[in-house]
Amino acid sequence: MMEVAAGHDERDVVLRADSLSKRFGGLLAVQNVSFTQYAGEILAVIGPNGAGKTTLLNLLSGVYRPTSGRLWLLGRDVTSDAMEARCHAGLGRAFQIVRPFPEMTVHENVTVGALFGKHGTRLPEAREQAYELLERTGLAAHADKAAHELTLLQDKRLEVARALATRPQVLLLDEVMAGLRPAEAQEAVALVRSVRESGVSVLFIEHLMPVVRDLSDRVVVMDQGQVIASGTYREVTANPQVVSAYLGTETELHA
Ligand SMILES: Nc1ncnc2c1ncn2[C@@H]1O[C@H](COP(=O)(O)OP(=O)(O)OP(=O)(O)O)[C@@H](O)[C@H]1O
Repeated sequence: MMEVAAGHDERDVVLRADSLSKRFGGLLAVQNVSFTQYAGEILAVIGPNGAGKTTLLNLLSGVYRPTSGRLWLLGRDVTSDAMEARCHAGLGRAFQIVRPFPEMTVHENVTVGALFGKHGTRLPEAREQAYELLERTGLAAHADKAAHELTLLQDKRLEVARALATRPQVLLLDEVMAGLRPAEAQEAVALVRSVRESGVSVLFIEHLMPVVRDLSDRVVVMDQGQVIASGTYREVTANPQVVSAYLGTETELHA
């Protein structure tokens, strides 16, 4: 077992990656990545283009099996579990590419998430939960609209609502702020904070540094498949190795 950080208890660990690697042919897209996420934490994964962030998220959610390494979710080894099993075990994911069922209503889309997330949820119960989630995510007024009628920000809210409908303890967010205007991104930041306040730990990938600064408790920085730094936003953005990894990229490191 890996170490537990000062001030934390082993029982607080929600997600633990131990030396995860993923090889695509000759390329090690993710190489020996280890990190621990504690309950209630908002953890950001950042890094320049091609650093391996999306591949890591796909390893966490079960889209890919790792070439080597192990993953624990809430104390349980889920390394060889499929996506659906991880979802039932408490892992939810909202996708970068927003993919609701476009012809179904907003409410129906969230109901599907509620039915999928937990064995034995009956339709009336799922429908009720879906209404509650639409309230929480600010979509109640749009419940009966077809999903394709939503704006981009509303789509992102729907994606978060659908992921929450599976009742996760850890929520994975893949660049949910992409394409939002700054004011909208602030609204999305508030939504993610409220998700955490409801007791869900959040792990997110993000390119927008102001969002990382405002939202994260801790940041894991990847470059060329490896973790090169981790710590608070202030710590990692002052780290010379991180600064040099971002040099010459389009991302402004200091938000
Ligand atoms: N399915 C795949 N097959 C082969 N190579 C892949 C595959 N997926 C990703 N890669 C490669 O793995 C490396 C890491 O890619 P990944 O998309 O994980 O990085 P990223 O940090 O998410 O990048 P970005 O910020 O641009 O989305 C890249 O070199 C990419 O080309």
